[in-house]
Amino acid sequence: MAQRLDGKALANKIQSQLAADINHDSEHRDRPPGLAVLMVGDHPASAAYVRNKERACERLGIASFGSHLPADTSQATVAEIIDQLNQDDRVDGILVQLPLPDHIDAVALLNRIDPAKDADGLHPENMGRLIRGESGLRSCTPAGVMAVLKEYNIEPAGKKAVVLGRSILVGKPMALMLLEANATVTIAHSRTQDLAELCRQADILVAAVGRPNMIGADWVKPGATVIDVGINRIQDAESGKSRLVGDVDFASVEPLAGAITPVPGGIGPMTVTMLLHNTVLSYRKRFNG
Ligand SMILES: NC(=O)c1ccc[n+]([C@@H]2O[C@H](COP(=O)([O-])OP(=O)(O)OC[C@H]3O[C@@H](n4cnc5c(N)ncnc54)[C@H](OP(=O)(O)O)[C@@H]3O)[C@@H](O)[C@H]2O)c1
Ligand SMILES: Nc1nc(=O)c2c([nH]1)NC[C@@H]1CN(c3ccc(C(=O)N[C@@H](CCC(=O)O)C(=O)O)cc3)CN21
Ligand SMILES: [Mg+2]
Repeated sequence: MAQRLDGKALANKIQSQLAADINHDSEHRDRPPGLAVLMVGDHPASAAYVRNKERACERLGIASFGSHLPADTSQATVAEIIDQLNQDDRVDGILVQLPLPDHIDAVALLNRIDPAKDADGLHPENMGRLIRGESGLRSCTPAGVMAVLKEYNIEPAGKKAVVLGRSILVGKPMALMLLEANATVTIAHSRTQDLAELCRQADILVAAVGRPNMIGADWVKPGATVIDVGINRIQDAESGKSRLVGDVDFASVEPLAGAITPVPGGIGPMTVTMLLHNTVLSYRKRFNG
C-alpha cells in the first residue's frame, strides 16, 4: 500500500511559518502583503482555487484584492485592470486565473503583468529564469510538487520521471523543475503514443491532464511515486453529488504505488501555499530591493 503524501498537512506547516514571517514583518512595515486575483468568467477548478486562496489569505494576514469579471469582459478592460494592479502599491502579487474565455488572448495578459508581481511565475522573464536555473518567482503547482517530494525525502536525481501534460501552467515548468533536480524527464501529451507503457516506466509519474481517473493501475510501475495534479469536478453516480477527483484512479493505483498524493488534500493546497509564498517573497523584495 502506497504512502500517502499529505499535501494538506505540509501546506498547513508552511502556512504557519509564513504567518509567523508576515507577523514579524508587519511590526516594521506600514502595510501587509497584498495579493490580487483576476478571474474572468467561471470554471469549476478555478472556483475551488479562489475559495481556498481567500481563506488562506485571511488566515495569514495577506490583503486580498479580487476582481471577478463577467465572461464577456473585453481584452482591453482586463488589460487596463492589470495595468492598475501593476501600479497599485498595496499589491505585491497578481494572479490571472486560467483558463480564460476564448475571446481573450491569455499570453498577452500574462506578459503584461509586472514580472516583480508575477505570483504565478508565468511571465516570460520568470519562466526564462526557471529555464536557466536562476532564482525567481516560480510556478506554484510544480513548486508545490517539488516541496512535497522534498518533505518525504523522495529524491528525483537519477530517476525516470514522466510528466503527463505540457501546459505552460503545469506540465512544462514541472518538467524543468524535475530536470533541475537531476531526474531524466519525459513529457507526454495528447499526441504521445503508447502512453500507458511510457508511464509504466516512470519512477516518478506526474499527472496534469484534466481527465478524471485516466491513470489506472496498468499505467503505474509498482513502487512508483504518483503525483496527481488533476482537479476534476464529477457527478457521483450513486449519491448524485458533485465531488473533486484527480487524473489518477486512486482506488486502483494506491495499492501498488510506492507513494501517492490524494485529491483533495494533495497538490491543491500546496499550490495555494506556494502562491502565498511567492506573494510574501515579492513583498519583501519590494521593501528591501
Ligand atoms: N492541483 C493544482 O493545484 C492544479 C493547478 C493547475 C491545474 N490543475 C489541474 O490539472 C489539470 C491540468 O491542468 P492544465 O492547466 O495543465 O491543463 P491543460 O492546459 O488543459 O493541459 C492539459 C494537458 O494534458 C494533455 N492531454 C489532454 N488529454 C490527453 C490525453 N488523452 N492523453 C494525453 N495527454 C492529454 C494535453 O495535451 P496537448 O498539449 O497535446 O493538448 C495538455 O498538454 C486540470 O485538471 C487542472 O484543473 C490543478
Ligand atoms: N493562473 C492560474 N494558476 C493556477 O495555479 C490555477 C489556475 N490559474 N486556474 C485553476 C487551476 C486549478 N488550481 C487549483 C485548484 C484547486 C486547488 C485546491 O485548493 N484544491 C483543494 C480542495 C478544493 C475543495 O475541496 O474545495 C484540494 O485539496 O485539492 C488549488 C489550486 C490552480 N489553478
Ligand atoms: Mg489535490
